[in-house]
Amino acid sequence: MSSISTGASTPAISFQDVSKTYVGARGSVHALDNVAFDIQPGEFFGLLGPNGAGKTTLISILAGLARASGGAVKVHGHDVVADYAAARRSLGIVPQELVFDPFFSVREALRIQSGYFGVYDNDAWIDELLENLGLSDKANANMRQLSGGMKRRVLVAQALVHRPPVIVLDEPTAGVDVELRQTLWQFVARLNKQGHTVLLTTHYLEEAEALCGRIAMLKQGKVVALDRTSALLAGTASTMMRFKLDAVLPPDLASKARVTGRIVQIKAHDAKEVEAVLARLHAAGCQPEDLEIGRADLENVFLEIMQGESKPLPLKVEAAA
Ligand SMILES: Nc1ncnc2c1ncn2[C@@H]1O[C@H](COP(=O)(O)OP(=O)(O)OP(=O)(O)O)[C@@H](O)[C@H]1O
Repeated sequence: MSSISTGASTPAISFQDVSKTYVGARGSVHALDNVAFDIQPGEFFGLLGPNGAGKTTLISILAGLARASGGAVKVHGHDVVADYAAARRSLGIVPQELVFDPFFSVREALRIQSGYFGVYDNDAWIDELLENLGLSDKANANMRQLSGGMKRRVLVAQALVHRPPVIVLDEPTAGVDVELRQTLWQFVARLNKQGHTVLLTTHYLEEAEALCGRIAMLKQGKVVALDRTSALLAGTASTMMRFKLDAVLPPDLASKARVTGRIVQIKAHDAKEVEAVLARLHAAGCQPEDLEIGRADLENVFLEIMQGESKPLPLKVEAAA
């Protein structure tokens, strides 16, 4: 696509020391603190962070919906404030919230959005979008008549209708069913292969691990990790024990474990530590079921970084006699 070839040296997105302070009646909130990184054309980039980390603020500034208090953001070299129209034309943004105009049919809504960006006679691409997003039979349906999942598909189509080189997805799979998630990821992955840059924020870390080549993690408005996904995973060099347990963990293990319902995860760096944990469980009368030993996943890495552990915590477990 011609719009994507803007030169290899210009980043697709450049965040340059971006800060944002919200000033309100009850004081000010420093939502972003000197965020600085570039996303290169063709990357599939993940922006992760807990609630309130600043992800949506950063994307709102990128989209021109909020003003940075300091720094600059450029999209293919276009400043999002000084050169708003050109920057915005390069972006296809799928918002977190379901916003739509109830008076139009799906096809009308897409034609209007296309015209907004100055792209006319776009029905061939609109048909392709409808087909790829499983919306062909809804083309003439009124937006009011669509289910929440269908409306979300229309939002994706609207974001892509002017063939933007950069696609921004702000938690696109929050609360959507498995079928839409798969449809969406297949389609977005295909667009990425064709050269589109993708910036994704999500709380589904297994999606980020599977899709993103590089990831930035935000914590309280600061970038606390930025690396290739494989390097982030390799950096922990941790092995995780996972098992199911009906009993209560002894406190010394509980303090090191992540417990989700019956599922317990504990870091163990080598066979000796695995043996020590098993011996401790045995001594406490706990019977672990379905024991698995595997590498740490992105969720483990994320939690470690967010908890601010600089080094893996060693397990201090005495083997039972
Ligand atoms: N309009 C606003 N006015 C005042 N404070 C705001 C505003 N928008 C966001 N904030 C604050 O800025 C910080 C960052 O919020 P933001 O929504 O960017 O985080 P987030 O990482 O997108 O969170 P989530 O994962 O919950 O969507 C939070 O402390 C939030 O309360």
